[in-house]
Amino acid sequence: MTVAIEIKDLKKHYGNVKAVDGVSFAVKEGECLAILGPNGAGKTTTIEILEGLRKPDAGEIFYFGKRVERVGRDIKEVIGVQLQTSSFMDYLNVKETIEFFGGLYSKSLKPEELIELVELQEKARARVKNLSGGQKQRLAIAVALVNDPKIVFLDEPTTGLDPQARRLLWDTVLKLKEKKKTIILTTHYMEEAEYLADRIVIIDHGKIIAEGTLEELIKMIEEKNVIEFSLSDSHDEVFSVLAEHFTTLEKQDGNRFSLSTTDVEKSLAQIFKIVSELENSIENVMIRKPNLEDVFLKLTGHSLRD
Ligand SMILES: Nc1ncnc2c1ncn2[C@@H]1O[C@H](COP(=O)(O)OP(=O)(O)OP(=O)(O)O)[C@@H](O)[C@H]1O
Repeated sequence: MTVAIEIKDLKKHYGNVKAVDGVSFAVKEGECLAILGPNGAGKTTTIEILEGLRKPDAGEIFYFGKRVERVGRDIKEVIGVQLQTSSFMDYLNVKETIEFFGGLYSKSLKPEELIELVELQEKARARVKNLSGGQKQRLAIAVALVNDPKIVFLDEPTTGLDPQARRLLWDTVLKLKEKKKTIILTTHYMEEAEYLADRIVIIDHGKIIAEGTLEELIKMIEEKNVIEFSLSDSHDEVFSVLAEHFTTLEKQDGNRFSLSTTDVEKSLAQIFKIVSELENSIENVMIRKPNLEDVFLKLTGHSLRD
């Protein structure tokens, strides 16, 4: 299968900040690659270099096997970039916005076709300023597709959207996958990477810390299951006692905790014993398979959400 994009040892530093610090990966044609990492990990810098919006300090970029010194007009004809919605003109309507951006290319798709793809038919005549956050993001995807690109870049497409709007946008991305577009998507939502990506690159402090399919990444953590539970009462003492027994114990939001274990039954029995001895009680116990958040935590020692 053809490699659509490859980068080798890409670097971009801002003073002391190593925004991108030796990143290498390849994306095959038709593949959806997610770059997953917390805020400030270097996701936007990486893809803006690929889009030709920033110049790297070092490294090589290949498009369809050919090394490119500068991401110029020829490359820009075959890539689609989801613009930040703040780049739109509020007084134009949805159809006019797509027409405007289509005019910037030598060939462009029909606005109606794109409006249908992102399911904005009922909003075709609505001004951009009157769209919801999710509708604006879907318009941004329509704009990214206006030149019928082979490769589409989506930079945190669902940040700030409510769960329903996020789902609708995911449906749009699935349609792009059906159309065999090559997609590079950045996100700090593990569910998004899990749901949409064929392969995931996990990035932290400008470096790739893991890469693979969801299955391959999950296999990297040997612990078989994660136990999550809440305590009914104040928990400082219980936390320190439990932490002595379970090195993987993590505090989550409020009084919720998680730990990973290879022996669920034994660990549960121990947890219940310790907690009841300290005259506390356990609520809302959940046993689940490990997810990307657990992989990230294991590899970096901190949470994706920090
Ligand atoms: N133009 C710039 N000047 C100085 N520092 C910058 C610049 N652009 C990015 N940085 C820094 O580089 C690091 C990586 O930023 P980047 O925006 O690529 O991260 P990100 O993973 O996309 O995060 P976010 O999810 O917050 O957008 C951050 O520490 C950021 O402050």
